Amino acid sequence: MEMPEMPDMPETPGKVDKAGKPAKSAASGQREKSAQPVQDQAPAQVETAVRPEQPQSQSQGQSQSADQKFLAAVRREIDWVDEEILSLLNKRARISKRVGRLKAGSGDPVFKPTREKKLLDRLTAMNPGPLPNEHLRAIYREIMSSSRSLQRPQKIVYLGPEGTFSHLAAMEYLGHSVEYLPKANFEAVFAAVSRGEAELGVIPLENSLEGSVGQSLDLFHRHDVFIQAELFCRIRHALLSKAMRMEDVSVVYSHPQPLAQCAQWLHANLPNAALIPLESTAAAARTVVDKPGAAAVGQSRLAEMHGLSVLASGIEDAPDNWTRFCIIAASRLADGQPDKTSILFTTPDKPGALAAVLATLAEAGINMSKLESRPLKSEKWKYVFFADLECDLYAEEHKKALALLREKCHTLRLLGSYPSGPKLDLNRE
Ligand SMILES: O=C(O)C(=O)C[C@]1(C(=O)O)C=C[C@@H](O)C=C1
Repeated sequence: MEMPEMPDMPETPGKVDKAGKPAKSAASGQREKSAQPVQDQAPAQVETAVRPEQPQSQSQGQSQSADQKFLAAVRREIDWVDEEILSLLNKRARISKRVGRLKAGSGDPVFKPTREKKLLDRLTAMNPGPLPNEHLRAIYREIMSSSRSLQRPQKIVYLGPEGTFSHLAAMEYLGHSVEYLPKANFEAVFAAVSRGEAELGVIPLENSLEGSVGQSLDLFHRHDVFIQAELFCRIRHALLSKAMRMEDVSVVYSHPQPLAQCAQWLHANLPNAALIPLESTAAAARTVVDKPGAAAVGQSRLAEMHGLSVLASGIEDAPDNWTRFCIIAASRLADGQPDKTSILFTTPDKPGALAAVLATLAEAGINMSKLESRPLKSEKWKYVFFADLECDLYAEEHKKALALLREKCHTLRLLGSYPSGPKLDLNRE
């Protein structure tokens, strides 16, 4: 059992009022010892600096200096607010470290996506503005990224090299305070997670235009990993090159999925260019760095990373282009009330076998949002089904349905329950 620590005492749960607010404002309480206040006293009132009236007789020089004084006053207010935020962030960090020590004691995982989703939903619901909810969520994703890594250093594996959509999606969702490790292929991502070399892995599952990433689905069959979270990312593609004009491009490299997602645009705008598939968009960007007549299709941020020009952007054939990614881990999520479950199953080889599985779900009132069959590699013309169910199939209320499913299926593996994912825009600068 953890010993209470005196310096953390103000954060003990006892000191909250009935509404759950700290009895005394943290920021108005003791300041962080390390923080160097810009001024000792808070401005008498914040957000209230009033622009002085400017007499008609004032010269341009006099009115400019009044403006400067006013700006300095407003900036002092910002400085003061920043100190308050700093103090509160450190207070939060200390509490998070305590949660981390409790988790370590009980062997509980650090990453709690259901709790994170609830927290973001609660804050956005009570946000009075003018801070837009999208900004609030982005800020909080970084706060939680720091919080997780303070509890225990986090390693996240993804299909590299740096700058792939998987990498950008992972950073958008899990923030920048964790360590990202690129892997050469999806197999290596799954292996690193199942061996415990990394806490979490990020893999693309399906695209709204191109359908499932078959390789990802197949790997679930071979590796003992679980889905702990999902996220949907808006995908925009750009044409990136060392060449300054499109007329100079004779060959285009990318991953097969982006090449397919931009097929019509490429055909209309670069009808004579050869289209060459590579293992990732980031590898394509690297490849064209020293090939002046070549271009890569990928996310525009790759241009900055590799010193390329963006010859065209938004080149995907349908603008509403989304990819669903999932976060995989070695254990299943046992936290909160997740609202989705993914399963892998095979059916007996007899008439109506699949219908019986579907009827079991229907009778239990469970909605199925995805069903995909994949070849069972060990036996030709046999299939394994991957399904997404809109429920927590581990929950007590579905115990009977789960037992029935086990009866109707030849094999059944639960791939984990997780909260339904947010929609994130990777093109936010
Ligand atoms: O609530 C927890 O379990 C925490 O560890 C706190 C916290 C947070 O910073 O808010 C951190 C990590 C989890 O993924 C969820 C939330």
